[in-house]
Amino acid sequence: MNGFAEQHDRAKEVLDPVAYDYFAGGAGDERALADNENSFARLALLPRVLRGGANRDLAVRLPGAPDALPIMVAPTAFHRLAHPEGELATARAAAAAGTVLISSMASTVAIDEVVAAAHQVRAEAPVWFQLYLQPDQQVTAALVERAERAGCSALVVTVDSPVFGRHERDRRNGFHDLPDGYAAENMRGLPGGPAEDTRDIEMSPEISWRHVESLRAMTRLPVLLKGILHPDDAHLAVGLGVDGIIVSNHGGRQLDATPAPIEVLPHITNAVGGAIPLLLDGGVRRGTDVAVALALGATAVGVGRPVVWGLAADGEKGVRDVLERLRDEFDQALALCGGRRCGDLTRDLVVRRGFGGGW
Ligand SMILES: Cc1cc2nc3c(=O)[nH]c(=O)nc-3n(C[C@H](O)[C@H](O)[C@H](O)COP(=O)(O)O)c2cc1C
Ligand SMILES: CCCCC(=O)C(=O)O
Repeated sequence: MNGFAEQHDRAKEVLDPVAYDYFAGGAGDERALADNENSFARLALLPRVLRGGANRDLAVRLPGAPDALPIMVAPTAFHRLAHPEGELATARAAAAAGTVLISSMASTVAIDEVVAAAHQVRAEAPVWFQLYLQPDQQVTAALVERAERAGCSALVVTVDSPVFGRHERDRRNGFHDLPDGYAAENMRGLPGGPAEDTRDIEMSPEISWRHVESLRAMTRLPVLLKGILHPDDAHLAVGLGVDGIIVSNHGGRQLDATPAPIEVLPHITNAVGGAIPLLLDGGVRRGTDVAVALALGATAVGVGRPVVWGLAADGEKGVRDVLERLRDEFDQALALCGGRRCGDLTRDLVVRRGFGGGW
């Protein structure tokens, strides 16, 4: 069980079981899914004492979000399947909680409406656009233009999906696409697409580093790559001049045999050597998980399923509760570790549970 068991149980109660399985599930035997949370439980914090201060400063610098909290909303698809207000509710909640929203390309509300909802709550609230690079570069360019026009302040390119993961629950349930009455609204009116209807999102194994280079030429927005686990890929990303990396296994929904992102983060930190910000998602459920990730080299973390559970359980308020609780827990964890700012969380504070890390 984890920090958001209550929201999860409530969501499970109110959601259509097929939608619940889509949100909850992972790929294959769901080993990666389970390990993402369990890996945090295997790590412990070795706090420093007598060095805190009256006020803590939680702000971190991120591309397209110069004064951000280290907790962000990871991109998840299809929010209207969780709540009738869908991504509008999520956007308002993220803005109110002061967190960056990474809005999925597969959102059920168009990106301009998502950003407008966030900006109604807080004019400066950062919204980033998550993008699957499309084999037809004109389609990618049109999506980028849409995100720019909407007011997004960064692009997050998901690179762990050359093909779609094997979601066994969805296969059993016959869930292959959005039901009638819902659509991936960002996919309307794109080059080569149907006039009235949406274009399908393509996942293509032909997408390569070359496409990332082309994207850099298409936009002045910061570009982050999401779904990197191998240190050599982190190296390549830095060489290409990307603005950040999200260490992620897609919440255990793509390659089931992957290790938990928190296990590989120290290796990626070593490979990148502070050149660009590293973010992490997968299994973050407590403020102490945020503290562990920051201590191991992340600048910020993303949260996926807990946001969906909050949304299903109680709409905008439910998401806000989840984000604010994580923020408050993190603030408390930072204080208990003797820290005043995020940079005070250093690698020496993390040990393996059991034997205090070895002696
Ligand atoms: C229901 C669901 C839908 C997702 N949709 C997307 C998506 O559209 N694009 C993307 O890059 N990642 C997507 N992800 C992956 C998340 O961005 C993130 O990597 C993952 O959920 C983090 O793990 P957590 O759920 O344990 O916090 C999705 C995850 C879930 C659970
Ligand atoms: C085309 C929808 C992609 C959603 C996704 O990334 C996921 O379900 O993990």
